[in-house]
Amino acid sequence: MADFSLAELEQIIHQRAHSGDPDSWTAKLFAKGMDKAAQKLGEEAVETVIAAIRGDRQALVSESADLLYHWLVVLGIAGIPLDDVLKELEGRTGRSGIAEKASRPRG
Ligand SMILES: N=c1c2ncn([C@@H]3O[C@H](COP(=O)(O)OP(=O)(O)OP(=O)(O)O)[C@@H](O)[C@H]3O)c2ncn1[C@@H]1O[C@H](COP(=O)(O)O)[C@@H](O)[C@H]1O
Repeated sequence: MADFSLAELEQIIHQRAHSGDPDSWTAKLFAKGMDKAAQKLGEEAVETVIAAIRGDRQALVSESADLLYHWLVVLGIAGIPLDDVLKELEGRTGRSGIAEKASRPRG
């Protein structure tokens, strides 16, 4: 088990976001705003999909890390705490995905 959590990465991102450090990728993304950060998230998602389809285990691990980092940056720019997503997931536990989908309002 890794001695590192997404909550810790969220904290690091929060600290780096407005650090003004010219060498900080996080600060750069926050300065550029949601469009650029969301675009990077999309690129990392596609690279993750490609690694998965190719069956490239090492690339899948590496691209997944890029994906989670950029996902947390996007959440940070949107002002959504990681905890909100974890609570959403917690609320879904014990319920099958198919039953959850069937309960969604149509339209
Ligand atoms: N986990 C990450 C992390 N993952 C990826 N990246 C950066 O994301 C950027 C984009 O990655 P790409 O490979 O897509 O780079 P690219 O320039 O678009 O290259 P191409 O895909 O176009 O070839 C790179 O600069 C990566 O270094 C990250 N940058 C920062 N972190 C974490 O955030 C902390 C603070 O970082 P800074 O804000 O940069 O100080 C770090 O200590 C890490 O814990």
